[in-house]
Amino acid sequence: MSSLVSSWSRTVHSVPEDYVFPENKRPGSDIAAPVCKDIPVIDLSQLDGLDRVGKIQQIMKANCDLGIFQVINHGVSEELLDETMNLFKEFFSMPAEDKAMHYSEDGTKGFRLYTSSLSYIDDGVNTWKDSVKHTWEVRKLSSRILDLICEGLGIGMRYFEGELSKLQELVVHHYPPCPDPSLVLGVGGHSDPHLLTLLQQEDICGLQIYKDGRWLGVEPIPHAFVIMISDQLEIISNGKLKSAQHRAVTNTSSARTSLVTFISPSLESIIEPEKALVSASEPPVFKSMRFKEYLDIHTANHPW
Ligand SMILES: O=C(O)CCC(=O)C(=O)O
Ligand SMILES: [Fe+2]
Repeated sequence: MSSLVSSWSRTVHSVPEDYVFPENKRPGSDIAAPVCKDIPVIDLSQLDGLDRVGKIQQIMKANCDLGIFQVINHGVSEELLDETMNLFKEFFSMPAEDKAMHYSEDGTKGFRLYTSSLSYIDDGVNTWKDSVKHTWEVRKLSSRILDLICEGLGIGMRYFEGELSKLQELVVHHYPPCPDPSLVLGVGGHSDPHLLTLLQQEDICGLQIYKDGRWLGVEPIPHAFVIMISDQLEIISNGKLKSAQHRAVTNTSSARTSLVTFISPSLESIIEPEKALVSASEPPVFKSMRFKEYLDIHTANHPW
């Protein structure tokens, strides 16, 4: 058996031992953590008005603090978002035998279904989800966001165009209901090693952000994208922008599906603090490194 969580999760009444997180890492009662009130929701349709500077300031404030904001009216049609979400939900609700033919442990495959028990082990414990990897086009939205960030940082527009944002992949996570969500995590606490993360979630709580020593929920807003600063943007901005620390919890009653687009530099890109953001009073706080090297180190140390 491929051991997809969704194949057996509805038949168990307690969490198998190899899915129980160590006590200090368990979400416990934080599965119902309150929503974080400091995540701005930016309406991208009104960006060209008088308010542009104010909105960029809002984005930059959030990015320098938590590395996360949400966008609405972003130009990706609601129909496309619904169809894509529904397609993947249907995929995950297929019988186990039908899903099994898409299962692959070959990480280089363009489309594959996998589960946590191989690369996603966190502290030797499995995570409560199955996933699909694919590529899709949210390119235009990510370029707009990156341009706003350039403007906010005071560096040239299109700075990230080309090699720095060359790679894009979609990972779809499926978190089946869990008999005891306080013991498990769908994804353990981490920051993403990429440049930028765009996440679409259903109207079901699950994504959490780490703020001032505690985990808080990221409010699900239908058709919004959650935008998270990832490690390479923190490095390029010389630490001005913060890579969002986040994780995913599960619940007892409904499966949750999330569509996560990662934008990354090409593997050979050299990542280092942008010279314009470095000065005698603000020396570089990260050393330069090929993105591939960064990923190798990150993958060895963290699941994400
Ligand atoms: O599903 C989620 O809400 C979070 C997923 C995530 O953090 C990731 O794929 O890196
Ligand atoms: Fe993540």
